[in-house]
Amino acid sequence: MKFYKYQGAGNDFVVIDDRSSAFPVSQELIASLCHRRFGIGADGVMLLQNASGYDFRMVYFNADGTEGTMCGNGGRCLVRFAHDLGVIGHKTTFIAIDGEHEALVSPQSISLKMIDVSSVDQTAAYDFMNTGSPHYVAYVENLEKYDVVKEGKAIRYGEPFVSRGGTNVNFVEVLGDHSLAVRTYERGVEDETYACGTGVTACALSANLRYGFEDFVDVKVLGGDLRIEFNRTDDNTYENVWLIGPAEKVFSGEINV
Ligand SMILES: N[C@@H](CCC[C@H](N)C(=O)O)C(=O)O
Repeated sequence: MKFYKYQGAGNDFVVIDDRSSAFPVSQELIASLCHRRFGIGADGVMLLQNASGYDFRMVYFNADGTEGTMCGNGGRCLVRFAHDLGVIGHKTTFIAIDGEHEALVSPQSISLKMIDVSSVDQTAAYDFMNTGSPHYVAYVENLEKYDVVKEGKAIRYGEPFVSRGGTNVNFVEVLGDHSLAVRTYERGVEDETYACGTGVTACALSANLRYGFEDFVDVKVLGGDLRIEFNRTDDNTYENVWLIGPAEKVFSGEINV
């Protein structure tokens, strides 16, 4: 079976054209494809499937083989894949685990419309919200030197999150007006990744609440640069939330299944 590898700001994925629904889904197979020593190596696997009423369906699995919730960078990569296959033109509407998404394709970037966010749990120490996946957002100093894996794991496996299915954990440093640096510990990868799209989206909305950044936020991640655009309504709902950044094919090959 043919596989492709795509990356978006360093968040990397094995991608399969599964319009025939022939991919033999199993946790062991997906985890072995994602293994960085014994497999292809990736933060997740995505299947592009047919979906009635939509251009395609996105099915996303984390690197540990579990089915994930929404993956923003994965969604952007799958849109690039659909465009490369000729399944879509420059605009698309597709369906994912968290509902319908629109996206726009350009040579340099893929813009993905994320779900509306109407509820943010705020404490003095952190913000927590669901941007398609659950995200904890905390502000730290000296992010470059921060122990993201140790601290992220403690939060992901600590209460109250562990008994609610866990969370992704984002650490943020404010770089300036409308500008953040973010590092993310990802649930399901159980490690720091180079970027997390639903994570930087949560950080941008949090920065609107805490720092008053309006309309857009630029985010530096380990694997590159992402932009989030949004509107906040009078009843404090975030809508027209767009995640924008590069997404490109890096390899293709054959897997034995
Ligand atoms: N690991 C996540 C979802 C994936 C997030 C992702 N990398 C992104 O870009 O949004 C989970 O299932 O919690």
